[in-house]
Amino acid sequence: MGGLREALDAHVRRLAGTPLSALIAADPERAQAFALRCGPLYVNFARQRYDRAALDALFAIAERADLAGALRRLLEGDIVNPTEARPALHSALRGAVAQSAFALAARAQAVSVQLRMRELVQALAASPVTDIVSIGIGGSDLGPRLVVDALAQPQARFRVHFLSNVDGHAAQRVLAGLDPARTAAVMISKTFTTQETLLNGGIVRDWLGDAERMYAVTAYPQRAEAFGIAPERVLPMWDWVGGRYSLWSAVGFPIALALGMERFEALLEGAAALDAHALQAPLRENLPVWHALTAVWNRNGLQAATQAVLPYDERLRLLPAYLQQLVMESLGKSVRIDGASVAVNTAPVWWGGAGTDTQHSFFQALHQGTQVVPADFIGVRQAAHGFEANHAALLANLLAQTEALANGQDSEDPHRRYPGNRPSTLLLLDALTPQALGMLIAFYEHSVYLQAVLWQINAFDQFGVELGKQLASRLLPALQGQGQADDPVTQALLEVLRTGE
Ligand SMILES: O=P(O)(O)OC[C@H]1O[C@](O)(CO)[C@@H](O)[C@@H]1O
Repeated sequence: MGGLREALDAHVRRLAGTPLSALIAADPERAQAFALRCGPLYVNFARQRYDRAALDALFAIAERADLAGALRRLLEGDIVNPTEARPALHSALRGAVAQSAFALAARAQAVSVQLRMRELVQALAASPVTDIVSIGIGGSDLGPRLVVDALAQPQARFRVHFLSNVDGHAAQRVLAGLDPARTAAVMISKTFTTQETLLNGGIVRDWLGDAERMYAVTAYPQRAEAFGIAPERVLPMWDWVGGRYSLWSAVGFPIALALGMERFEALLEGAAALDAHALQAPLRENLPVWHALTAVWNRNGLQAATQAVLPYDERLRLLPAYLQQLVMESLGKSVRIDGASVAVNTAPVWWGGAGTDTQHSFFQALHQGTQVVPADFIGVRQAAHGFEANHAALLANLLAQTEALANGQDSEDPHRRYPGNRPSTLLLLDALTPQALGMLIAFYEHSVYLQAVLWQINAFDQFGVELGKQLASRLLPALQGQGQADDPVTQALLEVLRTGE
């Protein structure tokens, strides 16, 4: 967007000498005025380093970039992925929020696959199978892994295990302790060409003895059938679903197995409610819009190179890994849609981990390090356990950290001084239900898309991951003793790997 940096710079300069604590003191209504709610999701931006005038400038940028129109185009199925000439209709997997013919047709396809998923879940539930191995990587793994880890109950009908890494130790660990007679496997791969998934699928097929209890989810059913998986056990997906936006499709089959179909549908409902909010709420009351503008303020105004995500809930410990792919595969671009180089920095490095563990590892750097790291803190008001003292302690720590980062504390001893002025957003869920988790994930999806719109980049391609894959397949024969590497350093390293010298 033309002039993005200029529009922010005037406010960054104006606010340079005003710490966050002073911004808050000067605006007594701020804690309420900078907060929004959508159903079970409450988000408070009061501890970001902007004031109302800077926010006005940010919302003017949102108007100029037509973020409302961009959301409508996304949800209606316009070609928002022009480098691959595709829409990105993940919203159609969870509801019929947009009424365009394309979105409604996509919705009909999604509903018919959900019916097939339900039947397959029921058939498996009536079988002796107790364990499921879900084989996939990236977008075909991280979403289901997050949701299952967050919401699966110990008494669930199936135990679901995830196998992603091509490192054979991963397969060794996952299969150890499982009984092939009581295990089924699901290969999830949009392309069904992904090296890791094909190799791991082969290991599991051999371990099971045949492909009789193997299922597949893919946009290329014929490839799964060539692998030996019968058509009645292959669930389709479509090129209008991006891998990292796909947990709502049949990619969520492991979720439906772990949680039951009803709770999978509740996850979809929560996401659909956020879709409706994104589409209908005015910009100033629109959660993903506000979050995306904050991200741009921190990246292009404050020049923050990284962004932390800190769930204060053990069940959300995999959220940082999930968001790393969502954000950095979507926004890690330096070329705009029109082919020109971007004029401003795009995605910061996203990283994080679950509190309170992380307080005892990297929080020192957040409080006193030289880099300002904006953070999203995520809490859940009601716990699903009876250990009340623990939950109170967890929430007290969550509040304490956001306050300490914002306000700091002075000291005559420079070693004991906390500079403060470190921005954070607080996200609170009423309870970690499937609906609330669906809403939280959809909130981040839309924020990421809107950041891409503001930066004029494509959120839905990922050509950057291809070169390494191509080189790896060229080097594989050389590693196995056939041929040589073209690059002299790689050739020398191949020798070290082959001979140890
Ligand atoms: O589902 P597939 O085709 O196996 O791809 C897996 C992942 O690989 C990538 O293409 C690159 O890491 C991701 O975008 C995708 O989620």
